[in-house]
Amino acid sequence: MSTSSGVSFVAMPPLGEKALEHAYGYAGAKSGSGVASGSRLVFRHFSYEVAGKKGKGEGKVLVDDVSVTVRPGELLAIMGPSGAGKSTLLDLMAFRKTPREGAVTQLNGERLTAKSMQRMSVFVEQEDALLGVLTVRETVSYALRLHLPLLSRREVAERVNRVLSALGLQSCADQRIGTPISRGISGGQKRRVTAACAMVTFPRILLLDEVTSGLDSTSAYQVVSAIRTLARAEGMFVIASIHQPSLETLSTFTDLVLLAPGGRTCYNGPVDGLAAFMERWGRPVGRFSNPSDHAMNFLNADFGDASAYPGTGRDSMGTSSAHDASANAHAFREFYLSDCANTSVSHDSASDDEHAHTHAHLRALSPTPNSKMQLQAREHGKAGALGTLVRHTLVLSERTMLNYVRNLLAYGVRLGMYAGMGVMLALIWIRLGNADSTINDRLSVHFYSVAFLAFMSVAGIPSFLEERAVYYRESKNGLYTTLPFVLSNTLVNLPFLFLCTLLFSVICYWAIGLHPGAPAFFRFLAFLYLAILAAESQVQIIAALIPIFVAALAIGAFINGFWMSVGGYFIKARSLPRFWFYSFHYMDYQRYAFELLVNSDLHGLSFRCVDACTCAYPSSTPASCTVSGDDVLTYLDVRIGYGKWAAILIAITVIYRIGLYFALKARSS
Ligand SMILES: Nc1ncnc2c1ncn2[C@@H]1O[C@H](COP(=O)(O)OP(=O)(O)OP(=O)(O)O)[C@@H](O)[C@H]1O
Repeated sequence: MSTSSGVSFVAMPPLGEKALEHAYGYAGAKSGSGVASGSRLVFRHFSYEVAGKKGKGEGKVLVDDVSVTVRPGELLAIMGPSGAGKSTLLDLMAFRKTPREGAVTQLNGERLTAKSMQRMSVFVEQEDALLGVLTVRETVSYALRLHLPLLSRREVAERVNRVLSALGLQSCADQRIGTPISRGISGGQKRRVTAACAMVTFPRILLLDEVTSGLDSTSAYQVVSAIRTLARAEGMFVIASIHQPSLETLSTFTDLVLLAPGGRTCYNGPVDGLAAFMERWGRPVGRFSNPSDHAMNFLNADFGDASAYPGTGRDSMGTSSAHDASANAHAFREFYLSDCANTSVSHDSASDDEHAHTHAHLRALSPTPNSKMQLQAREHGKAGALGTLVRHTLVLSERTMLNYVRNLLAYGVRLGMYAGMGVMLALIWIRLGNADSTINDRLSVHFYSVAFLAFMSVAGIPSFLEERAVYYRESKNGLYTTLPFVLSNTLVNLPFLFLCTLLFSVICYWAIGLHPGAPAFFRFLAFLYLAILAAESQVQIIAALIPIFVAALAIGAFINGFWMSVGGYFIKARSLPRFWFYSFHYMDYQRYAFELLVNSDLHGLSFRCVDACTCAYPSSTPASCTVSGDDVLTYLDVRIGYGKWAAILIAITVIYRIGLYFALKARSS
């Protein structure tokens, strides 16, 4: 096939159709194989509107009664100017937004629900949510292993290699994605990795939002070609929003929907029918023009009159304006509507009769053996719900652990920070001794340890936000649910936070001269660890609800500051205003940790009263010129049971973890 500009569509090296078929390993994969004729995925009457601000104007229509029909093995392109509503339309199709009443989604005549759509489809979003320290191969492998946890390592490797070859990612397969401190693969390669994560699961419906953004025209063509090969072999329904496709890329698509601002359909038909359509409208495509670029010149209302644009076939001597441009988009739409009335170019109008006719046949269509839904169902049948949960948790834990180990910026720096704080305490509070004048210094060591270590849990927000973004991409595509994510996050956090606490404690405990003996040291370590666990869980809830680093940081800092204020250190607990004492003081994890540390340290110690036998705290043995640690505890009103207080801290952490589960769930809905 050749274009008017003489460019060959099929001779694009190095990954031609044959190479792609080879890469995917489909024996005899050719146009239409695995495709049941007559099958249809239908989206009808999709409209979406956002309400205006209270009392300030009307709502804004983002998608206006769009209907499209997709056949298996074929690719539908959605084009339109920036802000025309392409992403919104894809969101509606994926059930991520709720359309206005009257919208219908049907596959083979059967109405689809949000759940069935999630099981059958994969959505490739505009943003690439990837873990920066993983290599390309690891990223795609984990996506497949999460999708099909029972697949053998060899099968995973084979399948991943095929998809990497198909998307031209073999050369960077063992390169890392990239973090702020180490440059990894390019933006275009990241796009392809995101597409690979979706394609490796072999979905029945593939929704792609600007999958070729950031790619050069050759890469864009090859990515879309790879998708087409897979779509044909698997009978997959593919809908992709796309900007500025080259002629080759455009010709890879079967059908095209053009949207004008406001989500209004201005063309809905075969890609190769667009040039004829423009001709009918009286704006023929120039000899060297790309039909989609030509059509888009009339739709963009942001940059003035399209008729001033070279190659549109019209001259403009006047001043271009947004008003003229908007009039062009309007005229385009008007012509489309009148053209639909006269011809059967629109799928929507064409499909009405066919729809009823094919309904009976379509029910007979069986999913292809590789389809996401079927493979998942087979896996689920083998493993059971509990088995699937365990396997997902294990794979996610493995990936998170790898992320922690490699992520020097997020975790190495954090570990170093806890060590640094240990050194600081060790050097400033060095060898406190047993004079009564040092009792307050000891109290401040315990307060500082709990409050500051807990406070610094905000340092975990950036890395949690990265994991959270990956979690949303994967869970929305049905790879796993919230529970294994929370469980794996907890499992990997436990040893990491223990390491942080251990490092801090070993460095400063003996240097300060806290309560002697190994049991006291292990109590210090254990109680501090429980406090850090609670702090980490609390900050993750905040980041789950408010995924903006600066906002989560500010709120996390504020809440920890609040717990410090009501913990009983700055103001004795009994002196707190009643409301704070009977409410938040009892919920304050820092309070329990502080009291545990103080009790463990002071209980059993005796302090010399150095100032002419006048003790810093009321002594029960003034004659001996000493004050006991227990006298101090009595004065401070710190009466605790180790087991009870530790159990409360564990309970707070468990409640926070449950809170994290619901926070993640709440945000995903
Ligand atoms: N919640 C919302 N409230 C108000 N306006 C919104 C909302 N969501 C999206 N919009 C607006 O709707 C329009 C369509 O957005 P959408 O992201 O679907 O466009 P798009 O065609 O995908 O654009 P692009 O090509 O730039 O990604 C934009 O003008 C956007 O600002």
